[in-house]
Amino acid sequence: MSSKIPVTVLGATGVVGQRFVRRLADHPLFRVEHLAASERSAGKRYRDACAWRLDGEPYGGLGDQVMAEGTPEFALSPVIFSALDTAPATELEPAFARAGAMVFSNAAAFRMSPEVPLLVPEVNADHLGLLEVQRHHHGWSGGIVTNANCTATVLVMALAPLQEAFGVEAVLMTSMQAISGAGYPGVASLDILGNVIPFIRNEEAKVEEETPKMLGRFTGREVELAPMRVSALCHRVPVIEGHTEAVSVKLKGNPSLEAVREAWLSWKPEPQRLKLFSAPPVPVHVHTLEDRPQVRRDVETDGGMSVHVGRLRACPILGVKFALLGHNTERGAAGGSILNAELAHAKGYLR
Ligand SMILES: NC(=O)C1=CN([C@@H]2O[C@H](COP(=O)(O)OP(=O)(O)OC[C@H]3O[C@@H](n4cnc5c(N)ncnc54)[C@H](OP(=O)(O)O)[C@@H]3O)[C@@H](O)[C@H]2O)C=CC1
Ligand SMILES: N[C@@H](CC(=O)OP(=O)(O)O)C(=O)O
Repeated sequence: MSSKIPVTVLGATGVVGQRFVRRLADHPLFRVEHLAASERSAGKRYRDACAWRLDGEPYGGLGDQVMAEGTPEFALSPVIFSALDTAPATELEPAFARAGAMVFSNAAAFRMSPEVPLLVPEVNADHLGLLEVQRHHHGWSGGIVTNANCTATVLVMALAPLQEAFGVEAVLMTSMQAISGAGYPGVASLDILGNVIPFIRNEEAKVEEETPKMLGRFTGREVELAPMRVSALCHRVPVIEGHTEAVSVKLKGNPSLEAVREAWLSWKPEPQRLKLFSAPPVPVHVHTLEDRPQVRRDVETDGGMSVHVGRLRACPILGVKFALLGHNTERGAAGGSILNAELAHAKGYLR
């Protein structure tokens, strides 16, 4: 009998759900108990319900598993990895938490709820303490932990070392975002090939509100938003995986570029100290070649779990500017959620 923790992948047929399944296929801590999605998929074998779109072993070796309907009645496990769309997540994630499960969600539904940790383990591991507040508030034995919008996740990975070392006052971020961020089939090829689309619904607002929450201070009862100004300009570009961001930042005390570089290089946050299974050995790769980071060359490093900074230089307006790259469906989605669960396990929140 396996001593691994049984988990449900909710939304297992989707783009993010498939990445969960692939990552969980050989995970040392978790084993997939239920594959669940909508009632359209329930009762079908995974291989029949899901059009597999990733490299590697199709269906994570679970092609013959019969899918469950994504409700606590049919798909309850101690841990739920949710890759649901926001609408079903709004109803189903609290139902699982109420039934005693720890839900690790990718959906936007509860990210800004004051009692829900918006977690990137390298950035705000202590925010997990909000679970106590949440359980008390709702009377749940389980709970909900969310990861952030993928663009905001990549951004805070680069900003957190600077916030810790100096304090961040203002950020101006222009994104060039991969098509996979729009799910499958995403943006029609006739719209995106040879094109740049300067609009992604709700994306700029999400980056602007989620970033100060993630970089905020946990008081023991609540998260105080970090007092910083954030402006985001988001664009869809014809790239398959990987969000690139052009970032200008105003730091307290106007540190030198060398001090900024050193803050990234010396950053060793909690998941790396704890050697969590999905934590990349180096969370922020600092590139020195003048034409890096690049999506095609860098985004798959460390299974897409690290981020890349480069082209660090002086900004005449805000002080410092740099290029940033991260994997939207791994660090920004499935891999990020699994790392959240590994941290929760290390901190004693999983039974
Ligand atoms: N793509 C990305 O880069 C990122 C996505 N996210 C978030 O992750 C979530 C999933 O995204 P993505 O994989 O792209 O979405 P998809 O549309 O590819 O997949 C959605 C999944 O939800 C299931 N589903 C839909 N309705 C219900 C329901 N009523 N009950 C149970 N299951 C249901 C679908 O099942 P069925 O096949 O049966 O219809 C499917 O498995 C979204 O909230 C998204 O915002 C977060 C970060 C990045
Ligand atoms: N909106 C992001 C992906 C995404 O799903 O974001 P969110 O999890 O905030 O809905 C993109 O298009 O690249």
